[in-house]
Amino acid sequence: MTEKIPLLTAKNVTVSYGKRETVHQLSLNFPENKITAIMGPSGSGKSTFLRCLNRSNDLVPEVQVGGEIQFRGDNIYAKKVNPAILRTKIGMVYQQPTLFPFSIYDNVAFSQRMLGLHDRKMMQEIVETSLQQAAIWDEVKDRLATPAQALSGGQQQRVCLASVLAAKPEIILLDEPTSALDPIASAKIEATLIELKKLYTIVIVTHNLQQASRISDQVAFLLDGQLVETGPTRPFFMNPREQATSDYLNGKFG
Ligand SMILES: Nc1ncnc2c1ncn2[C@@H]1O[C@H](COP(=O)(O)OP(=O)(O)OP(=O)(O)O)[C@@H](O)[C@H]1O
Repeated sequence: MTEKIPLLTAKNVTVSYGKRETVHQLSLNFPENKITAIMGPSGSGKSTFLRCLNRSNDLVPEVQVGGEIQFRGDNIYAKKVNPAILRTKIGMVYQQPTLFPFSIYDNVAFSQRMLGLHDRKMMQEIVETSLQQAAIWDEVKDRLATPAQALSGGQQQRVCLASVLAAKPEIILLDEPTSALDPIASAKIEATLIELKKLYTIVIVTHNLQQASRISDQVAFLLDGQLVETGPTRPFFMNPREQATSDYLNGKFG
């Protein structure tokens, strides 16, 4: 029997900004249809590592990525890979909503227009389905032509998620997507992510221990750019293997 290739794998990933190495030899598998939470104190390299997973770091000056990241067994840093297309397959939601000064509809339609879709009916279907999947359709369906940036922060984050979904990704990366939101807006995003993992593989950077324990299946704990501990969420919180993890969970740093 052939072994199943993991959907996304990081092997000995090292990241440097100029001469300064920030992420050291980090290896991690991201299981399909699961939520992986990346945790760790401020400055531990979580966002830097996350950005490697869809080559968003390509846009950062002086960054160098070593090791290998494989998506369905293929190195995403190979010469033949088009990073813009890769980022439609592995989408990213940031800490602050990143919407264009366009209407709600045009924001969600953007990636498919970029990919060359001009069929109006198909586009309407994709926009509606994506907004439904992001659990924002009912709130915006009567005002799709209004500016997306006029929505509340929590609504804008769900429109960002819809924009990522409209590109038909397989993996969704989220970098502290709820840190700027109130508890009700955060709870909506969390519920949406739990629903979405049936269809997508999700990786979330979060500082919020409760959030990680509520929604994730697997946790990776980073400290000073090293992977200290990784494993299924419940044992990670109930019975961490490493002293540093235990200290982090007990609020001794970070
Ligand atoms: N564009 C950049 N250029 C140079 N150094 C950077 C850059 N981005 C991050 N760093 C440095 O890399 C280290 C890791 O930063 P990173 O943002 O990845 O950590 P983090 O764990 O996500 O932190 P936080 O939880 O505060 O967001 C920090 O020392 C930071 O100053």
